[in-house]
Amino acid sequence: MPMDAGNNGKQRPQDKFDLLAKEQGYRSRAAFKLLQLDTLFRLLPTARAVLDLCAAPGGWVQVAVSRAAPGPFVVGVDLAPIRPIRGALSLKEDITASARCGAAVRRLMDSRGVSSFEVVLHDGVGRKKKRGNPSVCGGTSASAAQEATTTQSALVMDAVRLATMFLAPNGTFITKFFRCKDYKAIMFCLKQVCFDHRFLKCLFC
Ligand SMILES: C[S@@+](CC[C@H](N)C(=O)[O-])C[C@H]1O[C@@H](n2cnc3c(N)ncnc32)[C@H](O)[C@@H]1O
Repeated sequence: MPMDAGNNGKQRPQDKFDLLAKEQGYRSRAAFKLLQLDTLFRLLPTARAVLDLCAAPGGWVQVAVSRAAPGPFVVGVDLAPIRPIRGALSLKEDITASARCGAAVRRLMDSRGVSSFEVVLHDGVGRKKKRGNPSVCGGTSASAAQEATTTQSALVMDAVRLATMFLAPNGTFITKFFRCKDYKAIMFCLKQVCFDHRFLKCLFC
């Protein structure tokens, strides 16, 4: 399955997942990544609480609401506002500010009597500070690629930090990142965090 390509501000041509998303009412083509993962691993149907980090515009949140256990508690967090999705709550927070973001998530959990999330999702793409364009590793210049790699790696680690705060025992953490020079280091860290859990590696290309 094609992944969003790093476009460094340039328009990416529409593909079949863009068209399918429109047709099926998903806010993003990214929804199909989570649908495929869930079809493979059946992670959502038993989840009563799902936290989606870097969730805007909300494709994964839509999938979580529709596939999780009945009456789920689904929270989407993003720097950008997420248009309301029936059955989900959203927070406009920066996941790199883990203390502040974590406190906001905790307040929502407390207000609903929820103690942990069975599934924590992360689908972040770093933002270049100057222009605010999404960027991922594989940019057009060596320095752009380096900057994007660093941003992506840091964002994955921020998501891991939040996941370790809120994940239920035997819960599932799903993250997306592109192959880059930090790939092995990120995989190593993830394996340490998941040392007593099944470690699932999925590649979509
Ligand atoms: C690929 S999009 C997520 C798409 C989403 N999974 C969906 O299905 O619609 C990446 C998102 O990461 C968000 N993001 C990037 N850095 C962030 C940060 N530090 N804190 C919160 N969200 C961030 C961006 O605002 C963007 O909405």
